[in-house]
Amino acid sequence: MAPTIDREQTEPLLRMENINKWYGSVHALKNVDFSVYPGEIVGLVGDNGAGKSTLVEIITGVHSQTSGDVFWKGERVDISSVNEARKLNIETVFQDQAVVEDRSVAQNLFLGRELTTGVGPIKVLDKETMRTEAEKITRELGLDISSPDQEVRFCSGGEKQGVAIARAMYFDADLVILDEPTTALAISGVRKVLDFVEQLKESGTSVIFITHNLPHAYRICDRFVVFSRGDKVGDLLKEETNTDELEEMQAGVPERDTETTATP
Ligand SMILES: Nc1ncnc2c1ncn2[C@@H]1O[C@H](COP(=O)(O)OP(=O)(O)OP(=O)(O)O)[C@@H](O)[C@H]1O
Repeated sequence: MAPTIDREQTEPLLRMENINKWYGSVHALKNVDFSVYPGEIVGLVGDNGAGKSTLVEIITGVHSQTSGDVFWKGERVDISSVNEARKLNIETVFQDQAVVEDRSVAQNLFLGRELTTGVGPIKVLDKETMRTEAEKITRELGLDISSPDQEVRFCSGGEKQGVAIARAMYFDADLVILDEPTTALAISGVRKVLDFVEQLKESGTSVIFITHNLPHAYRICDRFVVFSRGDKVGDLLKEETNTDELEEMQAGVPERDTETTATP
């Protein structure tokens, strides 16, 4: 079991302060504070249009915030491009673009970061090492793949997400953002993906898990950050909440009405 995170004493891996994002006249994020601590899985939940993707697009350098500050390991950063986010060791696994279907598992794992061998300026792809490494990491993760040469299109939906998660693990990402990884999956695929995410956490990686599926999120997340129409309306540890409360919050019901709960 992973150790409990002391959020009072620990510097967050990612800290975002007072973030505002305007798209023309749309105020997509309103004075949002958001943090991710080392080794935790944060569920980012909220209804359609709540601002989840916008927040993640700021973290991954797709868009810039209109105002507010982003800190990475305590240092103020300007994540102005997708490359900049990669340099910080932030990886995103999109539900529909996680893998390239007609490439092998090994090719997918090293896509854009192929290993090479050779002396001096003449370099060739080191296919053998990539195969061996692919075999090792998929075995470690428990991916049911017959060979690293298997084309990814023959993998199940859950295994495809697994390949993308294995890639993030191999390259030692500090933060992995999973965008709706369980939507479109059958029950066994969901179970596998949730297991893979837990292994990612076990390996010390922090995870942001974006989903509309609260029961899936509740199974693995340590903390939930709830958005409603651009506002952060909740930031709760798992042990402080349940799926019913999260559901109400994301629908716009105010967080913990103390007067109501005090009434007999
Ligand atoms: N590129 C854009 N240009 C203009 N408006 C945008 C853009 N991206 C998002 N928005 C608007 O910003 C608001 C927040 O959208 P966002 O996509 O961040 O929400 P979301 O919580 O990810 O929703 P979903 O779950 O449907 O993906 C919405 O009103 C949306 O229409």
